This record gives sequence, C-alpha cells and structure tokens, in this order.
Amino acid sequence: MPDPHPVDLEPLKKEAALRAVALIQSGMRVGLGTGSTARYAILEIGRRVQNGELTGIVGVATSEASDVLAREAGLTVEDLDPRPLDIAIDGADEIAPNLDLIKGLGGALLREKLTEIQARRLIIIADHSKIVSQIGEKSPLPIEIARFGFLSTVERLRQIVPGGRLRQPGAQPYVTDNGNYIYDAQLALDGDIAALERQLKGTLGVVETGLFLGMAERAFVASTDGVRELSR
Ligand SMILES: O=C[C@H](O)[C@H](O)[C@H](O)COP(=O)(O)O
Repeated sequence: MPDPHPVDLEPLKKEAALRAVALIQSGMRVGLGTGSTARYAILEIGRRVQNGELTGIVGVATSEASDVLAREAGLTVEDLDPRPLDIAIDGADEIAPNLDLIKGLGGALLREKLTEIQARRLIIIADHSKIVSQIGEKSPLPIEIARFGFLSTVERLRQIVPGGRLRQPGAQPYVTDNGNYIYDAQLALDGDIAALERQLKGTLGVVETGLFLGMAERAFVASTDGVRELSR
C-alpha cells in the first residue's frame, strides 16, 4: 500500500547539499557530481560564486548534464586533468555504514569515479532513503560495459552476478555519456564486495562498476530530524 504521508525528499536533499557546499573555500577546484541531489550543490555553489561569497572556483563536471547545469549557474568549468581536486560533492544510490557506496543509477558512474578518485575529499550528500546496512540491499549495482560485443559481456556478467539486466528504458539500451551501455546487477547480500569489485573489473567488456569503495570521506544525510554527518 502506498505511504499515505510520503516525505518530500527534495528539501532534505537540498539541506544535505548546503552542508557540503559550506566546506568549499575560494580558489578550490571542485568535482561536481551528477543527479538530483548533486544538482542542489551545483546551484548553491553557483549562487555563492554569483554573489561573491566564493571566488576563483573551478568546477570539474562528472556528466554532460552537470557540465551544462554548472555553466548555466555561472561556474567556470574545466575538463579533468591530472591535477588533484580539493573536494568533490556528489550523491549516491546506497551508503553503507563504512561509507562504501553504490553509484550510477543516473548513468554517470565512470566520469564520477574518474573525477572523484582525484579529489582530496569526496563528500556524499543524500536523503535518509539511501542508507543501507549492506551494499546491494536496495539498489542494483550499475556496471558500465562496452557497446561492442555487449551481449557476450552480459553473458559473462550473468555468470558472476546472475540477477541483472541490461538497462533498457525503451526500445534501445540506455547509452552513457561515454557511448557505453549499463548492466544493472542485483547483488547477493553478505558477499565480499571488494572481491566482487576485483572480479567485475577483471571481466572482459566491463568498463567500470558503480562500487565506490573506501573513497568517501564524509556523508551528510538528511532526514526530517535534521542532517546527520557520517565519517569513515
Ligand atoms: O549516476 C548517477 C550518480 O551516481 C548519482 O550520484 C546517484 O545516482 C544519486 O542520484 P540522486 O541524487 O538523483 O539520487
């Protein structure tokens, strides 16, 4: 039965985003996440830049959509290069107690991982619905796969994570910003997540997984009781 009093998650996402953006200082190079929660962070950074509270900010976007949004918000956006980022702020699909994450339901996992691995601090922002006790509890694990030979890659993945399917919202598979496809895997609970990550990364045709293990430093998680700060 549908919840007769559903909580509006949007103000919670925004609250979490504002807490994270408060960590940004003038002159920082900032990784800009993707998704409905990261959107609030990008808009708030833009607002602070526009009103002069923050100067010299350079954003590095984790998707085409965030790139467009950031430029519209008045931010300077540069491509990722080998220099470190001072901070990155992004949402997540699942947050485990040790801050291991599933990301990529929005399809941006590859650029997110490439960008956020270079951040001195990865700060996660979310509403309380993203908290899990074990990875795989609520969300499928998005796995980006090469388009060429994708049916073979899907078969290989089915040997490792039997539950799962190619992401196909309509007649055609979903295509990422990088021109690849996504396989959404249902994970078995209680598995060795680090071993699974190694196995998936060693599978021919897999470009990247949405497992972000040991990367996040802190998470701001908002509920109707306020914003909780979680650290590793
Ligand atoms: O690919 C998308 C990203 O990993 C997002 O950070 C993640 O899906 C969370 O998005 P949202 O804040 O919209 O729930």
